Order: sequence, then structure tokens, then C-alpha cells
Amino acid sequence: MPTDLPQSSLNALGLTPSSGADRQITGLSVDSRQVKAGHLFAALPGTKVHGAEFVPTALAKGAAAILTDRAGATQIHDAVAQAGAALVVAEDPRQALAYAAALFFGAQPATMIAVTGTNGKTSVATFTRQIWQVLGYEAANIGTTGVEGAYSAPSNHTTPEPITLHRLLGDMAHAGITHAAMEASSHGLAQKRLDGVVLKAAAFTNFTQDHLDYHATFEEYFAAKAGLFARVLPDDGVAVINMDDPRGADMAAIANGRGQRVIRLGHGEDCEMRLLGKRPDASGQDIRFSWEGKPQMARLPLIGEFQAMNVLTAAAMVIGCGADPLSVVQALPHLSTVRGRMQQVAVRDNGATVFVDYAHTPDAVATALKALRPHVLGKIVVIVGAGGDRDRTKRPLMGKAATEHADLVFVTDDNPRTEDPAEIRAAVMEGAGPQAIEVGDRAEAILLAVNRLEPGDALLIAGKGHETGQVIGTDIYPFDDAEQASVAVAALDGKI
Ligand SMILES: CC(=O)N[C@H]1[C@@H](OP(=O)(O)OP(=O)(O)OC[C@H]2O[C@@H](n3ccc(=O)[nH]c3=O)[C@H](O)[C@@H]2O)O[C@H](CO)[C@@H](O)[C@@H]1O[C@H](C)C(=O)N[C@@H](C)C(=O)N[C@H](CCC(=O)O)C(=O)O
Ligand SMILES: Nc1ncnc2c1ncn2[C@@H]1O[C@H](COP(=O)(O)OP(=O)(O)OP(=O)(O)O)[C@@H](O)[C@H]1O
Ligand SMILES: N[C@H](CCC[C@H](N)C(=O)O)C(=O)O
Repeated sequence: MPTDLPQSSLNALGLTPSSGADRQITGLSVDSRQVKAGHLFAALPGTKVHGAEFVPTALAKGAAAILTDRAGATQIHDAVAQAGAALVVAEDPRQALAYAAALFFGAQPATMIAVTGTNGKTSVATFTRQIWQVLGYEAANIGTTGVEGAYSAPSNHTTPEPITLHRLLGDMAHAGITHAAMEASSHGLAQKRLDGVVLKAAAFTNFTQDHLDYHATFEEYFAAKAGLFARVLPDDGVAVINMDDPRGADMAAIANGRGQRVIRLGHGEDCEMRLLGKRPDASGQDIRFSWEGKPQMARLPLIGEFQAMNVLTAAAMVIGCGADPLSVVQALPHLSTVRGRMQQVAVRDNGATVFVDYAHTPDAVATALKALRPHVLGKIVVIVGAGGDRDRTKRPLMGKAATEHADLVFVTDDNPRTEDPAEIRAAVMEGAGPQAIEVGDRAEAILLAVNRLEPGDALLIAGKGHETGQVIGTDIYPFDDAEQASVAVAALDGKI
């Protein structure tokens, strides 16, 4: 990690002050609570409040410059002048901040790729990093599960804020990381968090319902995701597109229009990376696929066709970035389960298995259950719930997907946050139907579900994946589905 903090003039950060001296900047902040003397404070228009409200606090803490939009500038002009700080007014201050952060921290791993889509981002980013590591590169992935691989760090966001992101990329580059795979959430794209990152390749996994609390319409949500391909290198950039998704063709046209090399992925004959068949068993699957028309076989120690598709997406990205295709194919059997994504966490004495999965959208619940089916000889039990303070319209759809694709459904709590958990459950139950069993307490739901497992059965605990806390109100209580499942299995099998 670099010990000396960088210093920079505003001009060197691509910013032109409209008033005040061209002060030296010793740091960047987006939150007034984190401002230190010499910082540039970005006063951004927010969903709840305009950051300009916090400019007096930032100036009192010694902010050397304020970056804001026109609306913000009118509000703070005099205060900034009085404090002798610089004022930078930008049409799009979020974008200006992202580019300034890229210049301020000044380095990134040489080869970077990003993945977008409603589901599968963490999995594809993780598999991409794993393949790079098997090939001998110093690689890491950045996303919902933190920074993992040859460099590790926690992360609060799927796509970190630009300041955090560019600081991290600089640190990674200085630590010798040459390859990084990151997740591009629709929030991150809409808020220009990735701007300034040089991307060699990008992938699109799928597009289904989520986050309609944040994006006004489906099309706005799609446009945010499509924005990733505007951030990929125009000339020798690569786009890996899932053509099985109904919006794949639209995404491919966008990437094509920008001059990128499009690698089509899916079941169709015209796909460069094509899944030809799979043979699932209790511990994984053998897959037959073709790269540019040549058939290949690989053993994957992973459950579910969606993970096979995610692996092939990752493989196509690594090949697109220049790796030898045969070496990539040979790396695939070395991949391992992504934490909390169709992860087997316990086995009962009678052989029944318990999986934890991060399915928290209607499509993911359906996909995960359908994917599990060919690996299971007995019945599938599922535990499902929906998060509070998130898209309300997805709740009954998640319940419906659970009932349609499992044999027995338990509806429980999943991060109720500031909402009434009983109301969230009622919405999920509405879609799940009267046969579903409602159990508010998640630990109790797990115990009851594990108790229903007979030989050959499987339980899918959906929604929380790698999470280690249950958010109730604004407090986080320790809760880990994998741990609870092990305890339930041990208790019911007489081990504790
Ligand atoms: C909904 C959303 O994305 N909000 C982001 C947005 O905040 P906002 O517009 O709501 O901010 P606001 O509360 O109105 O405040 C306006 C401004 O005042 C600043 N402020 C606020 C209070 C204060 O005391 N001082 C101060 O300076 C805030 O930092 C902000 O810049 O801009 C802020 C600054 O850039 C982000 O930190 C914030 O992310 C919040 C923390 C968040 O939780 N975002 C989640 C939903 C998110 O991004 N999730 C995606 C994953 C989604 C998925 O795919 O599942 C992710 O990439 O992680
Ligand atoms: N390719 C896919 N198609 C459909 N569903 C998938 C796919 N990949 C993963 N899923 C489902 O989505 C869940 C979350 O997977 P993953 O974490 O990889 O997605 P994500 O897009 O990163 O989600 P988030 O950003 O919310 O973490 C998985 O546990 C699985 O249920
Ligand atoms: N990135 C997603 C994760 C949801 C996970 C689920 N456990 C929930 O709390 O809804 C979100 O914040 O909407």
C-alpha cells in the first residue's frame, strides 16, 4: 500500500474551478462526515437530500474545494468564497468525481473486466478471477462478497463508490495485481461509479426484475445496465453476451454499435461459446460445450446449469482478454463453489443435502430451483423470504416461483430492515399460496425444513447466501444460513 497520500491540483484532476484558487487537493470525499483538511468534497444531488446542505460542515473541516452541480452551486457560492475554497461546477458531478478519482489515485490492474446483469455478477466475477489464478496471474475480484483472490478487502457495495473504488484499484495495482474482475450493479452504473475504470471486456448475464424501487421503469433499469458497454474500450474491447436472455440481442447490438468484439454465449448454434449438454450428479456436472465450433468437455464441481453458464461466461471473458482457449478449458475443473451461491453446507445422516443460495429475485428463485432439480432424486424443500426496504413488487413473484418449482415451501424473514416483517411475509405468501408454511423466525424455519428432509431430498435456503447478519430495523444481528443449517442438521441427527 502506498504510504504517501497523493496531492494534486484541480486541473490535474480534469476539473476547472469557476471561482477560488487552484488549491492543492489532498483527498476526496463524498460524505461530509469523512472530510479532512485539504479534501475536495463532492456535494452530490441525492435521492433524499442535496449534498450542498453539508458544504458548511465540509468547509468547517477544512475542505479545499467543492465539486457540485448548478443547483448546488447557487446554494453554496458565498460560503465557498468566504472560506477561500475553490468551487467546481459540473453538469454531471458524479461523473466528474469518478474521473477525478481515477486521476487522483492514478493506477489500476492492467487487465480489468466487469460483469452486469440482474443475477450472476458475483459468480461470473469470481469464476473469472479463479480461472486467471489457475493460469498463474495475480488476480482478484471485487463485488458483493468483498475483494477476493490474491488481494482481499471488505466492501460495502457491489460496485464501490468511485473514491473507494479508485483507491482500491490503485492499492491493488501497487500490490502487483495485474488482473481484476468487478461487478457492475445498475446503481453503480446509473451513478457513474465505474467511470474512469479502463475495461478490456464486459459481460451481460441476464435481465429480469429487481430494483424497481430505484429505477423508475424496466427500460431505465435496462439502460443503466447497457451503459456498461459504453465504458468498455471501443476498439479492442470485448463484450460477452448471453444470447439465451430475451434482451441479449439488444445488448449485443449496443456493443456491436460501439465497435466491440462480441462473443455470443448460449445454447444457440450461432454462439461462439455454446453449451451443448450437461450430465448432472450429486456433486456437480460434466458439461459438453463448444468454443468457436470445437467441442470440449469439462467436469465442474458446481451445481446447476446457471453456474455452468456463468463459468462459460467467465471463460469467454478470459479468452477475450487474450488467454489461450485450451488452457482456459483445462482450468475449468479447478474452479470452486462461490460462497453462498448454490453452496452445499450440510448433509443429513440419511443423505439429504442442504444448500445455501443467494436467490433474492423471482427469476433467481426459479432458476436456482430448476437448476437443482436434475441433481436431486427426492423432493426439493425451499426456504424463501424477501428483504425489507427493497422492490415490493417482487415479493409475491418470489413466493410464486418457490411454489412453482419446489415441492415444499417455507416462507420466512430475510432482512426486514425498517419494514414490518409480517407484512413482507404476507406479500410473499400471497404468491406462494396456501400450501406454503409461514415461519417468521428464520432459524426455526431452517430447523423445521431440515426436519422434513428424507433420503434423496434437498433443501435450498434462498436469499441470504454469504450474508452473516439479519438486518432488523437498523441493527444487524448475527445470522448465517450455513451455520444455522449445520446446527439444525447436527441437532436433528443427535450430534449435539
Ligand atoms: C440508493 C443509492 O444508491 N444511494 C447512493 C446515493 O445516495 P443518495 O443519493 O441516496 O444520498 P442522500 O442520502 O440523498 O445524500 C446526498 C448526498 O449527501 C451526502 N451526505 C449525506 C449525509 C451527510 O451527513 N453528509 C453528506 O455528505 C451523501 O454522501 C450523498 O452524496 O449516493 C451516495 C453517494 O454516492 C451513495 O453512498 C448511496 O448509496 C447507498 C449507501 C446504498 O446503499 N446504495 C445501495 C442501494 C447500492 O448502491 N447497491 C448496489 C447493489 C444493488 C444490487 O445489485 O443488489 C451496489 O452497487 O452496492
Ligand atoms: N446466470 C444466472 N441466471 C439466473 N440466476 C442466476 C445466475 N447466476 C446466479 N443466479 C442466481 O442469483 C443468485 C445470486 O448470484 P450472484 O451473486 O452471482 O448474482 P449477483 O448478480 O452478483 O447478485 P447481487 O449483486 O445481488 O449479489 C444465485 O445465488 C442464483 O440463485
Ligand atoms: N444487493 C441486494 C441483496 C439482497 C439480499 C437479500 N438478502 C435482501 O436483503 O433483500 C439488495 O440489497 O437488494
